[in-house]
This record gives sequence, C-alpha cells and structure tokens, in this order.
Amino acid sequence: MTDEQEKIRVGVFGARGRMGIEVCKAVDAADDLELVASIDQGDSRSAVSDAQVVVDFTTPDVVMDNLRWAIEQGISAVVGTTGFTEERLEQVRGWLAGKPGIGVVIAPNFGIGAVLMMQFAARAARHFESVEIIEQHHPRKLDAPSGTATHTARQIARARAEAGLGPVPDATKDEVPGARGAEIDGVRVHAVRATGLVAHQEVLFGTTGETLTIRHDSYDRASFMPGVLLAVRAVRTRPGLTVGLDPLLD
Ligand SMILES: NC(=O)c1ccc[n+]([C@@H]2O[C@H](COP(=O)([O-])OP(=O)(O)OC[C@H]3O[C@@H](n4cnc5c(N)ncnc54)[C@H](O)[C@@H]3O)[C@@H](O)[C@H]2O)c1
Ligand SMILES: O=C(O)C1=N[C@H](C(=O)O)CCC1
Repeated sequence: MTDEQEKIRVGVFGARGRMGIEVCKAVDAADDLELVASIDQGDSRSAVSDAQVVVDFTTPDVVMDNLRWAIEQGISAVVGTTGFTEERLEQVRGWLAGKPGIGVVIAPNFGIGAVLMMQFAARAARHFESVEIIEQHHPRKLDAPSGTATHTARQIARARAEAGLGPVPDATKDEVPGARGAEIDGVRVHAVRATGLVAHQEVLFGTTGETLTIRHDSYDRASFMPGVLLAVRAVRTRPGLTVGLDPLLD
C-alpha cells in the first residue's frame, strides 16, 4: 500500500464475541484497513457511522436490523452471521434496490477450505445416489443445523435436480424422532455438538460399491480471517448482494 492510498474504514458488530474479537485483531493487523468502531450488544451504532464497511458476526435475531441500518447509512457490509433464508436474502435485495454504491457480502462460511469443500460437494453430487451431511461444532453454537450445512444441502439438492436424480434412497423408519437427522431439500443433515470442536463438516456420498467423504475442519477461528478480509476489501466494488465467497475467489 502506498502513502497516498486511503485505508478502508471498518466497523465491527459483535466485537466482543468469539468471531468479532478475531475480526478486530485481523483488521487492526492489516496495513490497508483501519478499525474505526467495534461495538457489541448495548453499544450505540452511531459509533459505526464513519465506517465504509461493517462486518457483522452477531446473532440471527439482530443481524437483519444491523444490516438494514448499515444500508440506510450508505455503509457496505460483510456478514458472517447465520440464519439467512431465501426470504431474508430477498429482503436485503429490496433494501439495496436504488442504492447503487453499496455492496453486501453474506457468506455462511469464510473459510477458504470450507468454500472449496462446498464446491467439491456440489460437483460430486450428481454422481452419487446417496448423500448425508454431518456438521460438528462447539457446544456454544446457538443454531442447528449450521449455515454451512444448510447452504451445502441446498447446493447438493440443486445439482441432483439438474442431473435428474430422484430422492435419496432410504427405507428406514424413524423409531425415535430425529434419529435420521433433519432434512433440507431432501438431504439429511446431522448436527453434532462437542466441547473441543470449532467448526467441521463431512459430506458423505454413496453409490454401488463405493463411498466418497469430503471433509473440512476449522481448528481455529483464524481460519475464517483471510476470507473475511478478502470480502472487506472487495465489497465496495461489488454493488448489490453477493451470497457466498465463491465469486470473490474466481
Ligand atoms: N460465516 C462464517 O464463516 C462464520 C464463522 C463463525 C461463526 N459464524 C456465525 O457468526 C455468528 C457469531 O458467532 P460467534 O461464535 O462469534 O458468536 P458469539 O455469541 O461469540 O458472538 C456474538 C456477539 O454478538 C453480540 N451481539 C448481540 N447482539 C448484538 C447487537 N445488537 N449489536 C452488536 N453486537 C451484538 C453478542 O453480545 C456477542 O458478543 C453466528 O451466527 C455464527 O454461526 C459464521
Ligand atoms: O461457530 C459457528 O457458529 C460457525 N458458524 C457458521 C455456520 O453456522 O456454518 C460457520 C462455521 C462456524
């Protein structure tokens, strides 16, 4: 970065949370970024008004309000908070309409390896009749299934539909409700919670005589930071809504 180039002014929502702490450290350490505000629950959002980009790692129940506020202020946003249904994404598109200078990147997972795991899974999907997703996280995670698992299931379902595959074969009757996990677009998803885990996912594919397991592990929240910084640097050049990190990696 040259002396003439201005640093991107960044604000962080959820700054005292597990991810927020890591994001503040990463922004602070980057030569081309300036951390202008780091706020958490109970703090006034006005401290963020001077930011050019806000990063949100809060909770699904407050993220929409933060995002609408940022867009109204003319601030671009990078969002890692989970809970984005198609309905919510459509709402964000509505807020962005008529705001040509503002970008929003919403990604269920900022780990580069996790993004590749989802891409590989979508690619493999059409070749296997069976598929199940097993996501594993720390026990303080508030939501299940994870945003990553939901996104992966939807991508796999789309690839299966495009390939003309029917339902995943399964003759099992649930003797205990939940024994076969949740179902997202026809794909079974199992959520495991255990102390010691951070964020992990396996996608298990099966067909006659073989299985394929695609697995990703985040052992440390530092793993999400290259993706978050990539999005912070790119978001103002991408007006409108970008879902997932994939287009930023191409
Ligand atoms: N996309 C990704 O790569 C990725 C990675 C990790 C976690 N996540 C998601 O990010 C979210 C946060 O995860 P976490 O582990 O950091 O959770 P956390 O509970 O440690 O942190 C959330 C923080 O948000 C704060 N908060 C609540 N309401 C707020 C408000 N109105 N304004 C500002 N701050 C507020 C809380 O006080 C807390 O400090 C979750 O939805 C999680 O699933 C996404
Ligand atoms: O720790 C979490 O919470 C995580 N949430 C995201 C998800 O729900 O997919 C990404 C992985 C970590």
